[in-house]
Formats: sequence, structure tokens, C-alpha cells
Amino acid sequence: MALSGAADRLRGVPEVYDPLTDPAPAHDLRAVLRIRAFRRLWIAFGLSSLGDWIGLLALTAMAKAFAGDDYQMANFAIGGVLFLRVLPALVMGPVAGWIADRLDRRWTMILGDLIRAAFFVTIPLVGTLTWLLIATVLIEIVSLIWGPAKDASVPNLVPRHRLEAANQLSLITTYGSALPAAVIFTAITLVTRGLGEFSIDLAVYVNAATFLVSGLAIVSVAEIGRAVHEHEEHPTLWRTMVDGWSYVTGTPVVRGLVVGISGAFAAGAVVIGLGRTYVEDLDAGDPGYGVLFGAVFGGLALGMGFAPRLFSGLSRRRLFAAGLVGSGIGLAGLALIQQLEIATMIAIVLGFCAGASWVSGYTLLGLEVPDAVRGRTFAFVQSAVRTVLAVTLAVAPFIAGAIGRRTVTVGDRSLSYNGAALTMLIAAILAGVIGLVAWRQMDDRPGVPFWRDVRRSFGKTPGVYPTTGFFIALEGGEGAGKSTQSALLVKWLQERGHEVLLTREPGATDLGKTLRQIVLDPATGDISHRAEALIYAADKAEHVDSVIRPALKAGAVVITDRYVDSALAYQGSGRDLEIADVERVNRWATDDLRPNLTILLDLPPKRGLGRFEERDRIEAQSADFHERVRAAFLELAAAEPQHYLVIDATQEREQIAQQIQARLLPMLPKVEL
Ligand SMILES: Nc1ncnc2c1ncn2[C@@H]1O[C@H](COP(=O)(O)OP(=O)(O)O)[C@@H](O)[C@H]1O
Ligand SMILES: Cc1cn([C@H]2C[C@H](O)[C@@H](COP(=O)(O)OP(=O)(O)O)O2)c(=O)[nH]c1=O
Repeated sequence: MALSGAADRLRGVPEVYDPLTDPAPAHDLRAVLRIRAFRRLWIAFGLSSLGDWIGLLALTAMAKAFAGDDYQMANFAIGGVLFLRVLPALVMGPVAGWIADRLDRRWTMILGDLIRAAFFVTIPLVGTLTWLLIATVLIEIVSLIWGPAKDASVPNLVPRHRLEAANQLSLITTYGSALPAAVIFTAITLVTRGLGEFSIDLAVYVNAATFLVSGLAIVSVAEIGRAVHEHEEHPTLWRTMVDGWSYVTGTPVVRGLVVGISGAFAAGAVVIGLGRTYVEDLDAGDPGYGVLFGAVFGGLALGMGFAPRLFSGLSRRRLFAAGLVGSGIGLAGLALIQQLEIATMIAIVLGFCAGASWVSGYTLLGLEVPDAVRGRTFAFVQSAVRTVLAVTLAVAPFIAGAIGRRTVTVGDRSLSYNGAALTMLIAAILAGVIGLVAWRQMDDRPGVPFWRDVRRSFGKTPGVYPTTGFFIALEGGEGAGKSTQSALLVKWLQERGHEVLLTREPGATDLGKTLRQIVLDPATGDISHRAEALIYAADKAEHVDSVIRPALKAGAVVITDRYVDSALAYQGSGRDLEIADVERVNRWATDDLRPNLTILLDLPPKRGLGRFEERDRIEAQSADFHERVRAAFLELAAAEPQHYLVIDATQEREQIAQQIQARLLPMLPKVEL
């Protein structure tokens, strides 16, 4: 890869960026932005989001201006705008997804942006409240089709393992643009204060301009394409809606995700909806509301941006559920602790948890749902989320108002509470319950304690992935078929023109042979577990330094039969050592060099050991030992699916080989012919 790259540079051929061979870790946001098509979509989308927020601020301000001085009228007008913004989603969310799935996604987005720009321009030109409300509905309908078209295109632009980072960026952009939008809006209205109503008109025009530019930016993203429907009959609209609904409700994982994503959203919305009355009860007024609002949004952005990386030891499903429970706990904290400074900090944590949940939920959904129904499903989620938003924003203050402020006296103790706090407490319980249900339904690591996963997240290094050559590790228990598959793999790679080096641990170097002799000979007897771990680690250090790294540097595909995961599984989980300690030693020994792909051949230990008769010192360990080893391998793979291929090794040799080839094909460096 590097050799051909260097040769290309010498010949003056510009190197084509290939996202599949980019060695940057999967969560690297910059790596997604290196993909040109996605970058353009992202810019367009960022502008649309910015416009959306400016539009929200400008239109509410304008509605108030149209309504005049009457306080109640002004509230109705503002309420009307907010309500009409969510109404279309409630009525036609699924239909919008159906339409988005049928249409060319690129043209849907381009036209959608241009139409929205045009509608926005007409609002100040016509200048009546009625038209403002009608235009709001029309703009919202267009947005409803635009959104799913955008969401559904992302998986076609970025490789699977970068989908999470891409979705994270989308979400950060959606909510991150709220702040610059507020600044722009304030700046416009401040600067043009003397111009009266024109000042808000100007904000609306700026907003229209962002949509115009966004539409033009998408013109250049030719890769977006449309969903594949070639051999499919076109079902009726009604059928599609019923199918969409039954698909979402009939697939437990998808159903759990939709419920959970809505729950995360509701937790944030409760704070926004109740925030104004909540801070009033703290005697904090408007600035307090601003701070609380900012805290939730800030936390949300932080959660979306950093949670997956910070908690890299948690699987996405676990992060999703834990985020929900965390939001519930945060809400309960807000309800119980009525002091602005602490409440602000809790609001940040709450936003963070909701954001973490949301970004992992979206990512999981993108991975679970097939391309042909993705538009429909995302549309479904969006309408579910908007419904929840509308209901929460409308119902929460109502409940709070109905409860009012009360003081209960029991004996000589009196307890004061207010409606907003109590409503938050109810919402907290709901969010917590949804989170726990999601956890129970979707946990992909049963039996692994949550806190162990969390602890594992900290102190973890991202690892070094080879940028030249390609590094493959085969892992699995005894007799899983590693030697068999590595031989088949070598043959296949060589046929495709790759330079291949097959090696193994322990014992691939002179030093290694001696160490192997010591550590595997039954005559060695019982040695201290730490000594055993260090011998294996010493073998690895020599192996990486004198065999693996030089071969990778020369551009070869290196296949090793066992690597660091074996040490983590055998010495870490099989023995009584702390996995984290074994990991530190081995990361140091290998200079943190990690395989681009680890192929785990998973087999019940009995079947593997049954495949041969002799036993070395390790193979002779108890059945429990081998069960723990197997579980440890699976756990390692589950935590980082983008770097693993787990294969059911009870299958036929050929079948296994084909699955390995299919996964490797798009990842391998190009061969220079
Ligand atoms: N898919 C398979 N199904 C049945 N037997 C297999 C399969 N793959 C390998 N074997 C046999 O199982 C034994 C162990 O395989 P091997 O590749 O040496 O495993 P490992 O290197 O993981 O110890 C060998 O006798 C091999 O022929
Ligand atoms: C690389 C490595 C292997 N081992 C064990 C696993 C195996 O039982 C043994 C290697 O034996 P070997 O016969 O080479 O492996 P296989 O069973 O795949 O043919 O060493 C560790 O305990 N720690 C390690 O770090």
C-alpha cells in the first residue's frame, strides 16, 4: 500500500484517499471528514441545521411581532409556531420516509433545500401571521422528507466501521449549530436594531441563504444514490406504513431502540419544557433559564461527541441503556436538589447521558436496519421523537401547573415541593424504567458486570494500527482451526498477489522457541502465573520486534496464529491475574501494535479439544479454564466489533474460509500489479 503510494507520488499520480485503508481509529471524527462525499454532505447539512435554528428563533420573534402587544395573543402565536413545527411530523412522518425511500436522495435534498429557501423568503414578503403559520407547516413537511434522505445516505458514503463517527458528527452538528445560530440571530438583531421589523426579516433572509447554499453544496455529492429497489414490487402506501410499523414493533432490537431514543429525547425535553417554571421556583428568572437551557444542550453535545470514546470499554448497546438510566438519575437529581449551581451541573450530566444514549441508539439503528427500509425506519424514529417532544413540551408544564406549589405538613415537619420538580421526578422514573428494560432486552454481554466494563474504559490506549502492510491475528481455543484457516488464508492472499508472512505465537523466533519449550513442556510443571504471563510477553516482544514489524514495513500481509488476545484470555481470564495488568504488560511488550483485523474462531472447548489427543501443559488445564478463555475471547471481540470477525468454527472449513475472505476483501491494501 505504502509502496504503491510512494510509487504513485513519484509518478506524479495523486494518491486517491481510500477510507477503508485509513488506519485512524474508528471513532476519529476527522477520519470521516476525510471522505470527500461525506464532508460535502456534512457541510450542506450543517448549513441546513444552522438555518433551522435561526429560522426557529426568527419565526417565533416574528410571530410575537405580528401578534402585537397582547400578552396572551403573543403566547398563542409563539405556541402556534412551535406546535405547527412538530405537527406535520405527527401526521405524516412515516409517509415522508416512504417518499424519501422512493426518490433519488440527492435530488430530494437539493430540491428540498431550494424549496425551503423559497418559502422562507416569502414569509417576510407576505407579512401576515396566517401565511407564517402555513409556510411553517410547508417548510416542515419538506424537512420531513429531507431528513430521512440525508440519514439514509450516510451509510452509503462511509464504511461501516466509521458509521458511528459519522452519526456522531451529524448529531453534534444538529445540536451544536444551535449555539452559533443563537449568536448569529442576536448579532443580526443587535446590529440592525434601528431598522425595526426589518431586523427580523433580515434574520429570515440569512436563514433562507443557508438553505440555498446547502442545496448547491449537495449538487456535487454524486455518490449519494438511491435505495436499491430493482427487483421489488412497489407496495401501496398503506402497506408500507403498516409494514414500517410492524417492522419497527416486530423486531425487538429496533423496537427497543426506538423506545429508548424517544426516552432520551423526552428526558432532555422535560428540562426544556419545565425549565422556565423550575428556575422560577429557584428564584433564578430568565438568566437562570438560559443557563439551564445551555447546560442541557452543552451536555448533549459533549455526550454525543465524547461518550463513545470515553466509554470505549462499553458495548454500544450497553452505553445506550446506561445513558438512559443516567438521564433518569439526572432528572431525579434536578427534582430533588433545588439549587441553581448544582442543578446546572446536574443538567450538564443529564444532557451528556441523553446524548450518549442518543448517538449510540442512532448508530445501532443504522447497523440493524437494512438499506431498503432504512429511510422509512429513520422517518419513523424522527416522527416518534417529534411526537415525544410535542407531547412532553405540552403535557409536562400542564401537569406541573396542575400540581402547583404545595406544602405538606406531617407532624411538626413540613415538606414543600413544586409541580415542576415533581413532574421531573415522574419523568425520571419513566426514563430509568425505559433504560432498565432496554438493558434487559438488549444486553449483548450478559454476565459481564457493568462496572468492570466501565473500569476497562479508563486507562485504555487506542492502540497502534499498522499503516503499511496489513496485520491479521487468528485467535481461538485449542483445535478451533487456526492452523487450518491460516493455511487457506495464505493461499488465497498469495493468489491475489499479496506478499504474505505466516507466523505464530509462541515460538516464531529463536528466543521464542526456547521460551515455548519452557512454557508448554508438561515437565515444566506449575510455574507462577505472573512468570508464565511474562514468558509469553517476552516471546511477543521479540516476535513483534524482529518478525512482525519488519514484514509490515515491507508492505506484507502478516498473519499471526495467536497474539495479545491469547494472553488476555489465557493468562488474564483463565488464570487468576487481573486482565488489566496482563493487558498493560502485553501492550508494552508489543509497543501497542494491534492487528487490523482479529479473526476469532469460536468453538465450544469440548469440540476443539476433542479434535486431537495429546495435551500440552496449557491444553491439560481444566474444562472451566477453557470455558473462561472462550468467554474472554468473545468479550474482547464484542467490545470492538470493527476490529474483529467472530466465526462459528463448527462450520465446514470452506464455509469459514469464505466468511474470512468476504470480510477481508474490502479492507486489504491494494496490490500493485
Ligand atoms: N472446520 C473444521 N471442522 C472440523 N475439523 C476441523 C475444522 N478445521 C480444522 N479441523 C481439524 O481440527 C484439528 C485442529 O485444527 P487446527 O487448525 O490445528 O486448530 P488450531 O490451530 O486452532 O489448534 C485438526 O485435526 C483439523 O484438521
Ligand atoms: C500466545 C499465547 C499462547 N498461549 C497458549 C495457548 C495455547 O494453549 C498455547 C500455544 O500452543 P500452540 O500449540 O501453539 O497453539 P494451538 O493450540 O493454537 O495449536 O499457548 C497463552 O497461554 N498465552 C499466550 O499469550
